Amino acid sequence: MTPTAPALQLEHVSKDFRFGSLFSRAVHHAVVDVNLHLERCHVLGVVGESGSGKSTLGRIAVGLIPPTSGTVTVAGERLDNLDAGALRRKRRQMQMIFQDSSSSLNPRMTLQDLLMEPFRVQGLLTEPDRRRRASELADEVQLAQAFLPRMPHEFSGGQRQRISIARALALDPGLIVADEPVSALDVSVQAAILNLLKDIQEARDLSMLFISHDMAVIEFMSDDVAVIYQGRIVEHAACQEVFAKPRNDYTKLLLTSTPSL
Ligand SMILES: Nc1ncnc2c1ncn2[C@@H]1O[C@H](COP(=O)(O)OP(=O)(O)OP(=O)(O)O)[C@@H](O)[C@H]1O
Repeated sequence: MTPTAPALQLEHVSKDFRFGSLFSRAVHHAVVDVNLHLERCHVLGVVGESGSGKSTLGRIAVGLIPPTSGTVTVAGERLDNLDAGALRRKRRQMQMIFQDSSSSLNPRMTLQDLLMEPFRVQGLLTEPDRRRRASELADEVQLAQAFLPRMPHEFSGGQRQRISIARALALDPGLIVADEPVSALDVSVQAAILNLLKDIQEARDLSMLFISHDMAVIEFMSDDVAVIYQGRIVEHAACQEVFAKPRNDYTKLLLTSTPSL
């Protein structure tokens, strides 16, 4: 690992999805020749309409799916150069936060168990230390200690998203990919979760790829912005620049058509 290397670098990354039988083949080019650069401790917003390839890009960035071509380098290490064991270890440093958090929470586990689970799965820490870390993580995402014995169904959507954020933070990742983390929430709750994510990103010096279709959300969260259209990056610059002086017609369209938070 190189200490000065960017948190994430995508070079000429493409992803094709293939459909059909042997006799009728079709290919969908979901991501096309993407180059992205995320500086350490920065937030890179990725914005585009539904189906533009944002989630595919996020999954490629954390090594959940391989690109069809191109390279992904995380903190100086190319993911395609890692063997299965090294990739598993590397994945601890790269966590994803999804839109629909409730589906990933085991309905039969208490909040305490949900927050201890990442350490148990990895065989890290003793039970008392796992309990202590669970309680610290609850504090960090502003969930009361009194909630620790509660089950997922006893929490609101916003609180469940806080649980997912805490679980993503448990193993101290350096890189977070947040894929539409507030899209499923009421507008009143969205702002609170965005503020929390921003505070945590700053306090932990996290590098974050922040995916959203909402320009207002992107503007609030990001240092830099990449605009994706039909799988291609059409604009990639500092956030202020993109919002003050958009160059691409599609970016201009997004800016005029997205309602503010
Ligand atoms: N596993 C898959 N198999 C086939 N096609 C896929 C697969 N995953 C994504 N796609 C297709 O690739 C394109 C990009 O999808 P992706 O989910 O990355 O877009 P997105 O910008 O995140 O959209 P949304 O915000 O609606 O999730 C879409 O046309 C989608 O149908």
